[in-house]
Amino acid sequence: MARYELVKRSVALITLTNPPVNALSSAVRHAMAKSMERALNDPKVTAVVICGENGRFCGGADIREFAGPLRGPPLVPLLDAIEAGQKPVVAAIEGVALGGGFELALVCHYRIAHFKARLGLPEVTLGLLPAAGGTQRLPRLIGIPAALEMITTGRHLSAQEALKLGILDQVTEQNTCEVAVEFALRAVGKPLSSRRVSMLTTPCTPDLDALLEAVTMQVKKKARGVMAPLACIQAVRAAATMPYSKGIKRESELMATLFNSGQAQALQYCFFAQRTAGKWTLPNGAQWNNSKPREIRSAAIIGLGTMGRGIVVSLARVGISVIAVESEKKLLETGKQMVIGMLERDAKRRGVSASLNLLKFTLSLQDLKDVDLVIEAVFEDMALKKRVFQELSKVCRPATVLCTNTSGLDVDALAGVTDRPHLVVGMHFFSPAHVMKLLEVVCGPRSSSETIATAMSLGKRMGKVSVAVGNCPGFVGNRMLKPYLDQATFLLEEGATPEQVDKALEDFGFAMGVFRMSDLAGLDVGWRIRKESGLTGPDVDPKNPPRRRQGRRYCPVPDMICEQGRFGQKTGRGWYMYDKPGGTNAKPDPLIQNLLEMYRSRYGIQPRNISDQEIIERCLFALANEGFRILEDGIAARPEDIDVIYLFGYGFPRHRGGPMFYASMVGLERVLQRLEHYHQANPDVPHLEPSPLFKKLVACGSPPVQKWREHIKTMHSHL
Ligand SMILES: CCCCCC/C=C/CC(=O)SCCNC(=O)CCNC(=O)[C@H](O)C(C)(C)COP(=O)(O)OP(=O)(O)OC[C@H]1O[C@@H](n2cnc3c(N)ncnc32)[C@H](O)[C@@H]1OP(=O)(O)O
Repeated sequence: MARYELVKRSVALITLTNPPVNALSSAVRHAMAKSMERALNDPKVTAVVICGENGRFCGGADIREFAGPLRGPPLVPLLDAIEAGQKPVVAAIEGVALGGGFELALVCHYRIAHFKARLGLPEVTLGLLPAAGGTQRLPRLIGIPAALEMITTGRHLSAQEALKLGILDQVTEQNTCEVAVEFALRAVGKPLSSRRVSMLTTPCTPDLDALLEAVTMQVKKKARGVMAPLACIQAVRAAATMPYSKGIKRESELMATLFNSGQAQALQYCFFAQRTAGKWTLPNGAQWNNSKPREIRSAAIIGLGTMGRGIVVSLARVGISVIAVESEKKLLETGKQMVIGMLERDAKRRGVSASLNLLKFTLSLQDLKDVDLVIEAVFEDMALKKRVFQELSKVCRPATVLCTNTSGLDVDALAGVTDRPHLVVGMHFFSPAHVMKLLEVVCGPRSSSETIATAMSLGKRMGKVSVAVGNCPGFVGNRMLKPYLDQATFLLEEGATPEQVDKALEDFGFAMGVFRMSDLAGLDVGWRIRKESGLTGPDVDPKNPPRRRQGRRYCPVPDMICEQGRFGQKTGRGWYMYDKPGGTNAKPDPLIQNLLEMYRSRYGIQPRNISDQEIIERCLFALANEGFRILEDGIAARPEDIDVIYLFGYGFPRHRGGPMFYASMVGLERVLQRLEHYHQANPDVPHLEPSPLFKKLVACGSPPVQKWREHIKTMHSHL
């Protein structure tokens, strides 16, 4: 857990050995304490260097330990003892120094880092604050404004930036430990008092209150209802206004309130869920660590609409040659100009040169015969997509992987028209594809494990959070959207307004309420899908009772809005009104209020006052209930996958953990009761009927979300 060596006869080299990130587990803390004691007591030792094994200094506290009672030596006294020691201690930072790892570096008397190292205090992203003295030492070292920015955002700094800020004493391109040992030898005998950061005076900040107020407003706007950044600000204020001994107590009090909060639990769950989601597994035993992906050097994108353009950019910026195909010259030229502009802006932002030489634009599918992989991103029309896949079958070499970017159509039906169904897979990007992190990899029943591995690995290479899902209408994300949207529109019928529903969801933490989000996405998309499914349009049997379709409750208000040409932001009118087509500033529209009033009176609906609690329960419990059905149907392998999809694709607030984690935090029994209550009131809304898996979990005593998988195992899987 920590290796102790004597080097150059007088330097104690202490190496943290806890792969993969040398987290400060209780065993590491124990070993560190022993090693430091040995170094400080050994008269041969004149200086100490602390480093981490395998090129990683330290990834911070062991987050897994936060779930149980804290064991082993506490970190704060250990760090205080290092700082107070009479021998110079040098941190040799390679890879990462994060959280508690960064705080460890702060108590060392000198800090030397490799030029590729990254440093930061990401505790805020886990619902915590840096509670091993970080909020008190960092402001003393670099001043309040810079410390506040680092602590409230959790941003990782490059070694160069850390050097400029005065966090590091030296950055090296050589062997960091060797440089640190030489540095330590030179430091022997020099006074240490000015090197003890806790003893420094925090640099005076003019207009401290105004600065803190401005940052408070900023974090409240960015992360509504999130506690940790506000606690961070209070802790940093203590560094500015209190002596270290009092500030450290304040830090600890604030940490205690955060530590056991639901928000910290949710954010830590998200950290691990995101990592679990990449570990796909199929019932036949194929999984992420035993399936080799194909190497992808070249790819083709068919269709240069919004999605296609974003996908081209995502591929080209990671060094993949891309052939982009359109059906008409004008569309090709427009798409080309857009892609070039996007790539140039992206490269400028990242300070690199745009990889335009990787791009080729063509009108002919014949140009695709040698590519490794194709992603079809044409209009969402099954007949058109089938034609494209048939053509690709003829043109591409037999080993080319064929992917579809459909957002919900049957991937297996597309595989069926090709000569290589095992090489067909869905790659469902989210718009804008070069920005959004989520990628649903849709595994058809005939997709081979190599094909799935290739799509998952390509997603990772593009910086996406990739989740393997099964093949059903809408897959995971869009399938769950239906009950969520239905509940929102039913609430309008019953008396709510779009603004009220959106406000309740935004107060819950969503970046955008359901109606603002629909306006952004475009209302015509759903309208077309409803027409195709026979829910609206001329094919609907006029004998259908009003507000019922296919034997279920149906709200036609979204169709009425589309019939008026209100397709959302792009037409300047939707659930809200905007200054102009393409405008983003949503204002309540009196015409929508009138429409709702007339609608209710036409159907004799007495509007009632609807509470925010009812809005949240109906929208989010219906969402989670569909999540249970998805688990039951084997469309997602585990609740973490569903949560990751909602966090990265649908703006679900991270501090709530995702719909499945949220349901478990509310308490499955309570959610079940509420769903039963709402289903009784709406027996013609099947989405409100609790799923059998949900009931089973409650009957088993509502196990924590990480254990649900044990109850799903026996069920059929579509993965
Ligand atoms: C009252 C209490 C007082 C406490 C006082 C001290 C408090 C200290 C607070 C902290 O230090 S909180 C932790 C702060 N650190 C972080 O947030 C860093 C988290 N890790 C990362 O950002 C990344 O993992 C990385 C270090 C940048 C490495 O990224 P990379 O992409 O290379 O690998 P990953 O896939 O992310 O991780 C590999 C593997 O390691 C696990 N892991 C990473 N960090 C930790 C950690 N701090 N604790 C436990 N486990 C960690 C990760 O889950 C992966 O595991 P897997 O099983 O292989 O999926």
